Amino acid sequence: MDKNEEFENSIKKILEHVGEDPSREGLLDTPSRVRKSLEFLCSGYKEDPKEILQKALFTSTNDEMVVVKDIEFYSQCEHHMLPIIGKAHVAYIPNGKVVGLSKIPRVIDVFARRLQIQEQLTEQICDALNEHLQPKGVAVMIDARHMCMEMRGVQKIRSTTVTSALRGLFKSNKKTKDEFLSIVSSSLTK
Ligand SMILES: Nc1nc2c(ncn2[C@@H]2O[C@H](COP(=O)(O)OP(=O)(O)OP(=O)(O)O)[C@@H](O)[C@H]2O)c(=O)[nH]1
Ligand SMILES: [Zn+2]
Repeated sequence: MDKNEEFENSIKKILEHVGEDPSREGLLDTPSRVRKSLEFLCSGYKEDPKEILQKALFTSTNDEMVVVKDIEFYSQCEHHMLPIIGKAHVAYIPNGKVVGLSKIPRVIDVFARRLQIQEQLTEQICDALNEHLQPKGVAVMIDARHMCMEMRGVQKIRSTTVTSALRGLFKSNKKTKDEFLSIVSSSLTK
């Protein structure tokens, strides 16, 4: 049995466990669709943020805060494998180098397309930018909805969770941190 077949057989078993008949017409292709869908949603394990960031580093004398905000993402919680739907806001202060803007959402997706908890997702994005861009500071804020808290469990619909990670000047300098917070606060879910 090859890996895909093994994967799809596990999905068939899950269908049986939830009370379905995997041999009924509407479900015949479901194991293969679920496999491909999960492979996409978890494709971040095969990606390296260093490779993404190092492809697009440009020399710049600008040393003012760069903010990319309202970056939408989808992830899945590692406890229930249910969607986490949110927005990330990222800021950094260049230190001789800036990064291609599109690479920031790409790095977010590398970590979002893994099984996650929001706090770690926030840390991992922040640490990757800090390590490979070596800025004077970096800040990440994430505002997200957890379907495991809405569709099941405590069932608190539209509750949101806000997390942040701060490095360098964003941590040590209150003015820098406040500037970041004032720029992103208008984007937080009301
Ligand atoms: N800190 C954190 N917790 C999360 C995240 N996503 C889901 N959780 C929580 O993980 C916890 C898992 O708790 P358990 O008691 O083991 O699981 P459970 O019985 O399904 O919990 P309930 O959701 O309360 O029904 C729950 O409180 C979830 O709300 C996340 O990104 N960060
Ligand atoms: Zn969960």
